[in-house]
Amino acid sequence: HWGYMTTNGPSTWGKDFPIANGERQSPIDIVTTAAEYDSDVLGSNALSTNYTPESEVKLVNNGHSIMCQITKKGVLTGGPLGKDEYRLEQFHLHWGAEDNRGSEHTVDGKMYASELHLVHWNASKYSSFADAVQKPDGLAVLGIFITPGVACNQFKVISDNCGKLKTSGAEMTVDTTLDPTLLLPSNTSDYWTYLGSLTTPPLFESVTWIVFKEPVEYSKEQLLALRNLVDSDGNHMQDNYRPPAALKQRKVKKTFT
Ligand SMILES: O=C(Nc1cc(S(=O)(=O)[N+](=O)[O-])cc([N+](=O)[O-])c1O)Nc1c(F)c(F)c(F)c(F)c1F
Ligand SMILES: [Zn+2]
Repeated sequence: HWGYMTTNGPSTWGKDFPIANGERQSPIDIVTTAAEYDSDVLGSNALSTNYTPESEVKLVNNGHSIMCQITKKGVLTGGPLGKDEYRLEQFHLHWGAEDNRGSEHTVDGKMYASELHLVHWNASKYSSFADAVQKPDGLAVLGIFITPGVACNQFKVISDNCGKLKTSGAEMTVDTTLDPTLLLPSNTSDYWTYLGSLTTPPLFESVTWIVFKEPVEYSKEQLLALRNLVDSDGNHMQDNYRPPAALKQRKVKKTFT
């Protein structure tokens, strides 16, 4: 089964998933000086999130990350997504064994300690996540960089329960008033955006990526909670990030000068 160890990690994925060497793979290294400011596409209608606070969340250790399934109908639209409404399906994270690595996107080669992904599907054009997941305009993922600092209160419901999700396949439903909006950085106007893919197998090239410039802070304890999770092979779930893929014929756009 695919994973992040030497024997089944990113360098081996091309065997079972040839698209791993495709034309629009993710993540990428964001070269800030090469990103193009594009006012018309991005400036005209600002990116907007309209999430409804969850009353309960379903946390799943899916063997390669900790995933939080969303039940309410949160919507993302605007910016590179135009008028299409993308519905929040789930969020999960990628992280390292130490603070100096763990994010999937890098900024001028800099890696953050972790990266949070909010996965949305195009509900204006498709009938379900499964229907959208292989379409070129099917998904939109918000990427939020995480750096060690003060605790993120909104993330406590996840980090406080990681200890109970130690084994792969474990899941639990927790009553909470988690508001996904509060997982975003305060500045959601400044971001990079480009056309890419899922960063885990099946690596479908169906994602419009929106990566915020401003990182958010999680405490050392919250990062440690992630590192204590166990993957499907019984190892500590750490370094579950794919290294940057080739940019090929793509341009990265930015909303700030
Ligand atoms: O639902 C999925 N979401 C997802 C995406 C990423 S991602 O890193 O690729 N991403 O886009 O953020 C990371 C994780 N994760 O938990 O780490 C995820 O759970 N992936 C996914 C899948 F698991 C399948 F088996 C499948 F058949 C399919 F079509 C899928 F799209
Ligand atoms: Zn991800």
